[in-house]
Formats: sequence, C-alpha cells, structure tokens
Amino acid sequence: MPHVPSHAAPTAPAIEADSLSVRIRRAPILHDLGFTVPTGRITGLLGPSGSGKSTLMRSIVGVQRIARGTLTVLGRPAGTASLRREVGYMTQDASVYRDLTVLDNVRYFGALHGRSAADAREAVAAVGLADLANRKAADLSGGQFSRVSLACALVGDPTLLVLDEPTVGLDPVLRVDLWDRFRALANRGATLVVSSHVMEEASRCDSLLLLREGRLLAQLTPDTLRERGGSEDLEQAFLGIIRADLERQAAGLPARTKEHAA
Ligand SMILES: Nc1ncnc2c1ncn2[C@@H]1O[C@H](COP(=O)(O)OP(=O)(O)OP(=O)(O)O)[C@@H](O)[C@H]1O
Repeated sequence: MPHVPSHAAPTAPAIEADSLSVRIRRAPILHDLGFTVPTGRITGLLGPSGSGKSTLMRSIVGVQRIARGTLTVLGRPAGTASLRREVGYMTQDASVYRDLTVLDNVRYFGALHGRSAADAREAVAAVGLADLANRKAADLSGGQFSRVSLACALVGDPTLLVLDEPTVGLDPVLRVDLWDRFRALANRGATLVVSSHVMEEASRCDSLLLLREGRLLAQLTPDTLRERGGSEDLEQAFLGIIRADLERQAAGLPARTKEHAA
C-alpha cells in the first residue's frame, strides 16, 4: 500500500505544474499554469463552466496532450504508463458498462488493480449503492449511475484520486458522506483533486485552485479565500476575486498566472 501516515515528514508534492499550457485544436485552453498539489491533502478545483477544470484533470491523468511546460505527477511526467495503477480518475461522463450490474462494474475495475470482490463490495457500499449492487447499470437513475463511476475510481485505492464533479446530482446526505470518505482517504495519505461547482464543498478542501478562462487566479486555503475575497461566504469571496481580476485586466495589468500554496 503506497499510503503514508499524515504525521510523516513533509513529502514531495503529488503534482507539480510549471508553465503548463494546453491547446485543443490549436485553441489555447490552459495558459501558463504553475502550482503544486500537496500529498495527502484534498485540493479543490473551482471555476466557472468552461474555465478548464476538466482539461486540467485530463492533463493530470495523462489523456490530454500538453502544448508547453511540465506536469509532474507522483514524480513522473503526466501520462507515464506506470502511473495508471496509481491514479484513479472519475470522469464527468460516467465511464460504466451499462449492461453489467453495479457490482460487476466495480469488480471489473477492481480486478485491474488487483482488488478482491470484498473490496468491490466495500466501494459499492461507500457510494450508497449496496442495495442496488445486482442491478444493471442501465437501469439506474442519473445520480446512481455516476456513483457507480465513483465506486470504480475508489476501488483501486489509488495514491492519487482525480474526481471530476463527483457529487453532482447527489442529495445532501450522500454528499456529506462522500466528503467524509474523501477526508478519510486523505488522512490515510491519499491525494485527492476534486472539481466542484458547489462552493460549500470548497470549505471541505485543504487547498483550492481557482481557475477562470484557463488561467489560475489563485491557489489558497478556504480561509485565505474568505479573507482575500472579502466575504465569509465562499461563493461571494470567489466572485470578489473574479471582480478583482477583471479590474486588473481592465487596468491593463498583466494577468496573474502563478500562485503558490497558501
Ligand atoms: N474537444 C474540445 N474541442 C474544442 N474545445 C474544447 C474541447 N474540450 C474542451 N474545450 C473547450 O475548453 C474550455 C475548457 O473546457 P473544460 O471542459 O475543461 O471546462 P470546465 O471548467 O471543466 O467546464 P464545466 O464546469 O462546464 O465542465 C472550454 O472553452 C471548452 O469549450
């Protein structure tokens, strides 16, 4: 098990981006990003729709080509084959076999990581689907379907978990349960990168990467976001930071592209 106890001496960052730029069909999507993701912590990826969150996650898991700069994941260039076993990825569009049952889907992904049937059952229970374990994925609701995808990402017990909006469409009780689970995983040494539209969830993260239009506005803690954004309410605080950025742009000042962890 690659996990390290949270009281261990500071370790190298799980992810390091330096001048990272991504283009899709020649269009610039991510601009000169520089940040680090600390090991054994939950890093939230926040930003308006289209700001580049999924593109950054795809880059981290190695399925998006990088145009410029470097992206180092668990000490190796993103996309290195050996990372596949150590990185769990939940995409926004659930990658689940519709004709398999919930449990068989999770067992299949678990087997790729050498996990047992019991591990699969545990992951299914963790996402609140124990009662539906034998139902075909095609017969699930949208929220249940995406939870199967989350269970598939969890079952491998990866060192790094990259979750693209894992709680979208979930009820508040399940959402809280899942965030408790994410915290438990981080406490055991796993690193989580989680994107969300729900600013309340930002308060559950240790570190936040704020993106807008493919640029990194800031990397900070939720407390620093409240302070810097001038509001106790994280949504208002984020809007405050966006307004300040727009004013910088209007004043002709260079865009902020690099920040360091607060
Ligand atoms: N395959 C593609 N071809 C062209 N443009 C793309 C492609 N994929 C993403 N983009 C563009 O890249 C930008 C960033 O998209 P991305 O999906 O990363 O944003 P996001 O922050 O995850 O958005 P959302 O919160 O809506 O999921 C958007 O302007 C999007 O239109």
